[in-house]
Amino acid sequence: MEGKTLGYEQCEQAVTWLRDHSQHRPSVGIVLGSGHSALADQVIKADIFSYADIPHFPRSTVPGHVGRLVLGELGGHTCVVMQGRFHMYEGYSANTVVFPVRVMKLLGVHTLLLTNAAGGLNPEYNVGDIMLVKDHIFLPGLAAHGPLVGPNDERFGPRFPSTSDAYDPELRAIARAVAKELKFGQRLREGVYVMEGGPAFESVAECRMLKLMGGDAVGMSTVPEVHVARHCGIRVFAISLITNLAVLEFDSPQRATHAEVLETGQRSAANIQQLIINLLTCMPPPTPSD
Ligand SMILES: O=P(O)(O)O[C@H]1O[C@H](CO)[C@@H](O)[C@H]1O
Ligand code: HPA
Repeated sequence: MEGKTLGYEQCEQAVTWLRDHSQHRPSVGIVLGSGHSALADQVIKADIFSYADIPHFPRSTVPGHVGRLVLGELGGHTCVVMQGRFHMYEGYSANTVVFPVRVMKLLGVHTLLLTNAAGGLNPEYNVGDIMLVKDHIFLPGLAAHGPLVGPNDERFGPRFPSTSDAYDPELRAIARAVAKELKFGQRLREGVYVMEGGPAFESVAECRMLKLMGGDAVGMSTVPEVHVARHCGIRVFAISLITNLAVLEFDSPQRATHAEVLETGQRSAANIQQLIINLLTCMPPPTPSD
């Protein structure tokens, strides 16, 4: 496990560097998961930075995660877009995984839109469905392997934040209306995302357990970012693209693969992009009190 703690001062240094290198002052953050990188190509007046050039930023190591931060205009908002995220299974501590979200906070971001790829646990789900995340089960977090473990920095938020209100109901309602306009029909779902540590895909018995627990989709990311975003008062919206179906039968020949995850991501890119851009367009413009 990589061990350097990235705190408030390191966030400030990254923010100073970004403000020196870009005129954009983002109020919306976007995190693009496996296979979703192309959304960043829609950003207008884009300033594009490799993670390698930004002070203290980790490096992306997972195929499908380009490793660039894009600042510019999207859907009428000034946005900062992560073209690729960090995962604990890459060997990064939870603290490192969430560093960019804290940087976003200090940049002035008040709303965070997260995307991920996930395996469908709910038997009604199909590959290509888009699930609005209404809640989560944070398996590493329940065992104190989350980003808020350790000394609490009150400049970010309180020691004991609530997570029962993590996923903003108003943004989900706007997304439902947008999906209706886009005629997504049954492809639009709303459910519970389970985060497991990875990098191995789940066994059949594990998939069965996660489904029994109340999970609708399973992945290896997102919830650490949600925890720190809510900790520092950022409004959160998250979607999972169902890229594959969890294997729920012991004698099934089906296997999850990252190649399938990326393929589904490419096939569904247009839908994800339309949903996010239209959501941004309908989102109330930022106000000083947000
Ligand atoms: O959650 P994102 O980053 O979208 O990626 C998902 O896809 C990868 C597995 O194929 C894992 O990283 C899983 O978390
Ligand atoms: N399991 C865990 N993570 C994933 C999956 C899955 O089936 N699909 C995409 N990310």
